[in-house]
Amino acid sequence: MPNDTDPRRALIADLFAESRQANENALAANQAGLIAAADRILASCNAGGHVLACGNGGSAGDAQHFASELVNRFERNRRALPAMGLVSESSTLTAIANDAGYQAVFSRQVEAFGRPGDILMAISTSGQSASVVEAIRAAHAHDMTVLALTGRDGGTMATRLGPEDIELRVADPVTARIQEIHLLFIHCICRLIEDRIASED
Ligand SMILES: O=C(CO)[C@@H](O)[C@H](O)[C@H](O)[C@H](O)COP(=O)(O)O
Ligand SMILES: [Zn+2]
Repeated sequence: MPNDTDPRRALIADLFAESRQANENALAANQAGLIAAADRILASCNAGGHVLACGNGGSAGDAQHFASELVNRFERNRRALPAMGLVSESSTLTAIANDAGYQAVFSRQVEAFGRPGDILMAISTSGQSASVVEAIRAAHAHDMTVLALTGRDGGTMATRLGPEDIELRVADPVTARIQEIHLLFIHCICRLIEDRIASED
């Protein structure tokens, strides 16, 4: 067992402190956006729309995580909501990357599945991933709304959003801290959606 003087304890305490700070900073900047995001997703689903979610690396995990919580459940039993991650169909992903280039892996699927009124959840900590930026372009071409989870200064993604889109940004320079808050965003949205469904039933 590490003893009380193990210097790694200080590192761990620093990481926790950084995460708390990022968490605090993100609250005021995103409270209204989180409510708008939950309302928009529910309105889209109630009108027959779907949520498509994408991102790379840790953000691919977030995309799947969010889709599973909408389709199945977060904290309450309620009707299923139609959502899918665009990150896990390996034959589709590898074929698109192989034939058209990696930047097309999500946009091609948006072209295949996206319909007017659907929502693209586009997740990137840098806001710079070309595959996610391309997915936003494809979503707009299909009259979809974009819910962008970004970090730092929002990157290229922030410059590609339209007036109807929603950006939830963690203005922190560290990828891991941004990811930690993105997951909190996702859980807040799920909670807001489930509370609204429960209050309307
Ligand atoms: O999870 C991590 C780092 O915590 C990595 O896998 C990270 O997600 C990858 O480097 C991604 O490719 C970063 O992409 P992005 O967030 O800048 O769009
Ligand atoms: Zn990670």
